[in-house]
Amino acid sequence: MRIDVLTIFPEYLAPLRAALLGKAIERGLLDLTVHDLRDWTHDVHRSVDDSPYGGGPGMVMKPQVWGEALDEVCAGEVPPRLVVPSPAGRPFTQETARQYATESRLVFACGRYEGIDQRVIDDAARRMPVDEVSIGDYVLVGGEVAVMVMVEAVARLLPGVLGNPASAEQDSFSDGLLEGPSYTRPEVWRELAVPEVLRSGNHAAIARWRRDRALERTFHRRPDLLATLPDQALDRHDRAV
Ligand SMILES: N#Cc1c(-c2ccc3ccn(Cc4ccc(CN5CCCC5)cc4)c3c2)n[nH]c1N
Repeated sequence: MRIDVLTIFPEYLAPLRAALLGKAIERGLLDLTVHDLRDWTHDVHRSVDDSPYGGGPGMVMKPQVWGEALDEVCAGEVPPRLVVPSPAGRPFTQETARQYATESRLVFACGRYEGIDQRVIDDAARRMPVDEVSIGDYVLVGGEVAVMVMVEAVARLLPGVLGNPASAEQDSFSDGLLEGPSYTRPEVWRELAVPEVLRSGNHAAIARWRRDRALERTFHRRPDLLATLPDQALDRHDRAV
């Protein structure tokens, strides 16, 4: 997968080249290019923003700079999917990550200030799929952190990136539930013992115990997820937990 990121703070995306994702890039599983949006400015101040029409707080990112940058970065046989983080975007979920992981190309546009002139998105949508997405109901200062979250969530789903692919299959949300608690050695730590069933070797009992803990945790922390589960997802035992 090829990923391009446009930002006025390229250094913000440096952590994407560390650890697991850095290894994926080295192994050619992911091709990541971060572009400085100011490379498409033509004035001495390399300006990218201007005052909002209609008044209001802050500044808005100019369409001309974005237009030229996207024309160049998105050029090619197959148009990429353009992803624009925004506080007003549709929720980015694990399902979104799964859909994006099937794309051959993604371009992320990191806005700053009060956002990007809407005509940039409207113009791009004439020639490629464009998604305005939000990573959560809180307000950030720009799109870079959101892009790092999305790139990590997508990249870990690419074949070969995770050492243990089963991990992605047992993610929280993969079966609609939060995952339950995990334990490792020692058996007792600060007088807290590992639940006996996990040391029993009884795989059916272990699977049941894990499902029960996932149901309990989801019920207490994210009842909204239970409300969206299809009826057949919960058996009679589940409903009794
Ligand atoms: N994903 C994601 C995001 C973002 C996000 C993503 C991209 C950009 C580009 C610029 N900003 C800053 C900003 C902050 C607030 C506003 C709203 N205005 C404030 C006063 C009148 C309305 C507009 C922009 C961004 C924030 N925030 N939260 C998320 N989950």
